[in-house]
Formats: sequence, C-alpha cells, structure tokens
Amino acid sequence: MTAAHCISKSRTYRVVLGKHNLKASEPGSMSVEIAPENIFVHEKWNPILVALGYDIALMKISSPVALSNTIELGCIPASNSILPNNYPCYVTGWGRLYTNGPIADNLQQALMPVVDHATCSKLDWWGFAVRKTMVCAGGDGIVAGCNGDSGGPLNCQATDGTWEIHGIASFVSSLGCNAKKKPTVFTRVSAYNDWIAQIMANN
Ligand SMILES: CC(C)[C@H](NC(=O)C(F)(F)F)C(=O)N[C@@H](C)C(=O)Nc1ccc(C(F)(F)F)cc1
Repeated sequence: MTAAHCISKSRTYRVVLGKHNLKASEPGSMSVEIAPENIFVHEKWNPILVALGYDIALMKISSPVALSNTIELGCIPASNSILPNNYPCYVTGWGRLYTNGPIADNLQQALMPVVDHATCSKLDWWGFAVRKTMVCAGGDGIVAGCNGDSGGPLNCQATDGTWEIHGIASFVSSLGCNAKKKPTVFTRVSAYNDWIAQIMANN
C-alpha cells in the first residue's frame, strides 16, 4: 500500500522489504519486482489536486514473502475507525530530515499525535484543503513528515497492542514540512476498506 502520487506511468517499481539503511545491503531484506498490471491506483485520484483525496494505491507482490524479525505485517484499521485528537501515532520514513534537507539513510520514526478533523480543518490550519477521508498528525511546528515520506505509514498502536496503519503520507505545507498548524496530512486508510477489499477480491 502506498500513495497514488508516488506512482507514475513512466516508471517501473520494485518493493523492498525488511530495509533499515538504504545505503547498506542488509541480510534481512529482499526486493520483489512489481508488474505494472499489479499496481492499482485509486480510479478517483487526480494528480492535479492532492486536496481532493484518493491518494492511495496498492501493489500486488507476485510471490509469497516469508515473515521474519525484519519483515512483519501491518494491519489495516477497521472501516471508518477515527482516532481521537492527540492519539499517539508514529510517522516512519526515509524522507527529508528537515525542510529542504537530505533524505535519511536509516529509517526514521517520529511521534506525531493525531489532530482531529475539527481542528485540522480550521481556517488557520488546513481549512478546506483537508477532507474527512484524510487524517492529520503533528503540526507542532517541530516534528513532521517531509518530502520523501510520501506513501509511508502513520503507525498507531491499538489498545490490544497491534500496530495499525491509519495513514498514508500524502502532503505537507509548501511553506515547509514542519509549518506550525499545518500537520502532515495522510490518506485515512479506514476510509478505503471497501476499495481495498474490492481490489484484492478482483486481483
Ligand atoms: C507529493 C507532494 C504532495 C508532497 N508530499 C509530501 O512531501 C509528503 F511526504 F508529505 F507526502 C508535498 O506535500 N509537497 C508539497 C510541496 C506540496 O505540494 N504541498 C501541498 C500542500 C497542499 C496542497 C493543497 F492544499 F492545495 F492541496 C497542495 C500541495
């Protein structure tokens, strides 16, 4: 699962699993080629305006992968599950370490509390650019997702201890990744359970 905005028709993709340091060859990692017909971009995704949502895509890997201590599953949240304001989640990714900075060699993680829609859609926050099919997190003016984290997860631990992927990194402010009151905006995965199920059932 990734962001629709990460997929371009003129590129081919492979999925690399179990990575930590992108600069090193790591024994616990493996890569799987993805045939173009196994990439499913949401049909309503419009690259012209990320604010319309639908920034979600799925890739079907061609062969089963053995789980290990470096390759584990992430769970999809229940349909339409909405996390309360300030719920603790973590953005993870190899995106820029700060606005206009270098991308990370090692996988980074950052605690980013959820910002509920009521707050995130305030006029001095994201206003009408954010929809209920998105989830916001961060916005403290310090910690944020940044360019290159696109398509990555917003990881939130459920009360039963399992980790769920509630968001797919979609956009940050053009004024800077950690602009105050401009939380990182994620596709809300729990808004797309039916679409995900339909794609998986038909492919
Ligand atoms: C692929 C981009 C969308 C890119 N996304 C990211 O960097 C990501 F990591 F957060 F996913 C981004 O946010 N880039 C900044 C520079 C941007 O374009 N931000 C942006 C914010 C809001 C809107 C709005 F509100 F018009 F939709 C449009 C663009």
